[in-house]
Amino acid sequence: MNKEHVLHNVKNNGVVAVIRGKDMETAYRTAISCIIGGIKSIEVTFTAPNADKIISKLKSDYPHDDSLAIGAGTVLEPVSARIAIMAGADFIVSPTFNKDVALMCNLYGIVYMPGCMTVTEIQTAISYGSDIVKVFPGSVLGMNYISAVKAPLPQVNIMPTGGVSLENMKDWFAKGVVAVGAGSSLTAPADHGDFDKVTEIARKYCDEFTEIKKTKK
Ligand SMILES: O=C(O)C(=O)C[C@H](O)[C@H](O)COP(=O)(O)O
Repeated sequence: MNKEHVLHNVKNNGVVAVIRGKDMETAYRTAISCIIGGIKSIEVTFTAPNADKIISKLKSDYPHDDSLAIGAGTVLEPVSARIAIMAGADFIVSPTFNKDVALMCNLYGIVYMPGCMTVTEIQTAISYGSDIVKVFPGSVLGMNYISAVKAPLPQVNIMPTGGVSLENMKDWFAKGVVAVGAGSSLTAPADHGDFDKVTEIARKYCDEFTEIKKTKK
């Protein structure tokens, strides 16, 4: 899937599910539960054991679904980025910005969404070709941070992550973000094996994003 298509999918899907999981099986089942619930952007974090294998498996489970975007999260350095790209990752996410990861992603034409906390970091990320900047931790920076940054940098595409919930998702979009990253508010029931609940919450996230899209029109 080319970079433009991945970017389109991430924006069109609205919600990126951040998948951790204590073991490979839990992380994989959590990802599948989100997909069944309709969430089509999946970030498998590199804190999950065998994250690259989970990415490959998800890619081979859905070979013909070109609305899915399967990426890697918590990619801190270029070795992990290359491993994720070789596993088939459509995008790379990180809690930090790393210029070598940016260069690796540029080399292979992969979307890089680095975590940025300051306006200087955001400027650096854009300069290194990041098409979407992950504002992290969203809960610490707050929603007003988005509109404040977009005043001098209206061209920046922002995806807040950290503290996003079903309840506050529409407020983030009202501030002009292009997508949100949702972790614990979506996947916490998987920690005690309740994957059906993850699917139920995923459906609610998708319904909420459908409503948000209607109000944007
Ligand atoms: O490491 C990464 O790449 C991340 O995405 C960082 C965090 O895991 C998310 O910010 C999840 O935060 P919550 O939604 O508050 O659970």
